[in-house]
Amino acid sequence: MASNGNGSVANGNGTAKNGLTKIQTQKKHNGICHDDSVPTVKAQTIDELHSLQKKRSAPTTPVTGSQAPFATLSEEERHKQQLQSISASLASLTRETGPKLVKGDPARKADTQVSHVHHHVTPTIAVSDSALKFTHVLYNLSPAELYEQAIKYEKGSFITATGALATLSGAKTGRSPRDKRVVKDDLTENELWWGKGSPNIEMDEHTFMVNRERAVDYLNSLDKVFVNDQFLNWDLENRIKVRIVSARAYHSLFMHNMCIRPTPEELENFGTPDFTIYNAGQFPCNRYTHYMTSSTSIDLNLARREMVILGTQYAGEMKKGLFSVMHYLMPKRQILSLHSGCNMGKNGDVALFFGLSGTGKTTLSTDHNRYLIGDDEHCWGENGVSNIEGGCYAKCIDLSREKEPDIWNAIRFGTVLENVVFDEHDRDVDYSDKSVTENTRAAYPIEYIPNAKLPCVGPHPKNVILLACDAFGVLPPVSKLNLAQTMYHFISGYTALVAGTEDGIKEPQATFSACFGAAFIMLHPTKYAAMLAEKMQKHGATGWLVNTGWSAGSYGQGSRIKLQYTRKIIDAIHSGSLLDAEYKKTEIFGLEIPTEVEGVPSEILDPVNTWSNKKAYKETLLKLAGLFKNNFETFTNHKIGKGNNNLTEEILAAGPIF
Ligand SMILES: Nc1ncnc2c1ncn2[C@@H]1O[C@H](COP(=O)(O)OP(=O)(O)O)[C@@H](O)[C@H]1O
Ligand SMILES: C=C(OP(=O)(O)O)C(=O)O
Ligand SMILES: [Ca+2]
Ligand SMILES: [Mn+2]
Repeated sequence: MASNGNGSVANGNGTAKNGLTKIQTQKKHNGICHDDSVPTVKAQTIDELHSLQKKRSAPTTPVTGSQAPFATLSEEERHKQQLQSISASLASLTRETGPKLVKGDPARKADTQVSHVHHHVTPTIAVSDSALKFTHVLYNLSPAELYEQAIKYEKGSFITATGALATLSGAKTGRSPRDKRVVKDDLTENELWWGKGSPNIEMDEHTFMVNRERAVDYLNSLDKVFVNDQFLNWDLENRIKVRIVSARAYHSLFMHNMCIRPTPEELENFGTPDFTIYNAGQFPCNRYTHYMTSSTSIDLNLARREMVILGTQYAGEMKKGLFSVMHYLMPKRQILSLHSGCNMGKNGDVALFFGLSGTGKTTLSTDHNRYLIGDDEHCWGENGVSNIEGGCYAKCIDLSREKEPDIWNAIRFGTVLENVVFDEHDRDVDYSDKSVTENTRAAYPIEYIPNAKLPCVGPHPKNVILLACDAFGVLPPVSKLNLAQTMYHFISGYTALVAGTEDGIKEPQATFSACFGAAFIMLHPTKYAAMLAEKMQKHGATGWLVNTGWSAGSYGQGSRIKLQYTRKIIDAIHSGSLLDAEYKKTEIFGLEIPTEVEGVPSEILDPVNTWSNKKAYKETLLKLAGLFKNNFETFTNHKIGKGNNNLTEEILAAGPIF
């Protein structure tokens, strides 16, 4: 008999000395003493016991007769087709055919008994050792399974106090726009925007294939790869099927959160993807390869509908890479792709929030009083707007529960937290810590925001808000724009980088990024601008310029406009009250600014009031105006839209005059 916690010993059949009920022992069978009264488990071994833990998932919707083609296939047949499709994706194009694939975790012995498929896409040229090994495919794993994979196998992966998966993206903690290349072929040479200001740095088809083979070889050399089959675009008629092949559970969970998650039935019907990403981010590109200027290369081939990632593990590269693809595919269908957040009021009024990184798209579209349609990538078509994605990607630096409660609460089980710092023991995240990077991020499914609009579609926008984080502190907190001004500022795409983020930057640096997303657009900016003008005109949308940056002096002297004030300004735009306010015109930029906004101190509405040194204000204003003018020169020879040239002239006249 063992002693209990109090040191008292229960006697055989009697009452414990300290008054606890007596311990019941079973009757003896064959002289063996059983220590419990319930029947023993059915399992004969520990492995069998563990296998009892897991039961098969049931389909979420009943499979109905002949309408569902997959219903006629046996489960085995479906799995075989899936593996064949993945095998074709991973096939080396220079040697043997598709790799030998098995489904499941190599750590689980039973999985390896599943027979492989050998998919014939090209004739066998030569057989190498790589043809002899198996690559395990971890196909559309659930967040729980991906957590286990990440924690077991990826250094730097931890569960935070609120249940998020904290992970590291490695040496790259942001995008690498200078390493993004696009294959220039007969078609894209004429279709895409090339040259000065364009994000499309050219590469040839052959170099793409060299990098593709490098990525595929790397992925096939691993014991296992993750495969995500998902959708983009909530507009069902313009939905794109994407496949992401990656080496890290982190990447798979990120895309699980960011793309639209198929139902089990949609997945069984998935077929061939429209676009495939090969993410071999841990593996560098080869500097001896033509065009390669660093060990990072993000390569887009529109003809092959493929993207290859080498030398960067920053997950945002995948989502923004697919966004580029949408910026090519959608305008071909007369649908405008937008680098904007989007939300909708209770009365169905939709607002778009355009802006460069860090200007407030995610923060301001996530509004407790409105339905969130999406935080970053949308389409505007015949029937209204649709989100391209199924998740949000919020900046976390200095995140606070009070100021951004919905984002705060979305950081829980299932959410990927990139590059944050947390307490070693209690795993509380310190959102103010920039030790790894200033660009800390959270990626979560959109339904983690309580008032997400599902499906993520809405009617035509009523307000088009252009966000600029002006670190010079001279743009007004809000201005109402006419159509020509909206186009001028949309094409300019102004925001500012602040001192301190990069060595050597002593004063704010203006960045102009056409369409508030030059890094992602594929066609000339005027193509998108013309579509935006046409849609805004047709649906009577109002344009606004909102400065979420500095006030009362430039960065260093002034301070960032309080989020609370920006929210009040946005509220007044949504409610329609700002449309009816009293306005006055600013000098130089000619912006219409309201004299009053509810909940905002009136004196800050005209930035000149907030600067104590009026001379410095004027100089800074002129300086920024000069930068705008300089930047716009690239566009002066471009016509906006078809037919009449009036809009073009109006747009040119809508910039600063000095
Ligand atoms: N006045 C303001 N308006 C909007 N965001 C602000 C403001 N002041 C501070 N911020 C902070 O700036 C950041 C905006 O980032 P985010 O919304 O993720 O930008 P984007 O989605 O456009 O990349 C957030 O961290 C937010 O808390
Ligand atoms: C992920 C990004 O988007 P944003 O900063 O606009 O949220 C990015 O630009 O890398
Ligand atoms: Ca961005
Ligand atoms: Mn964002």
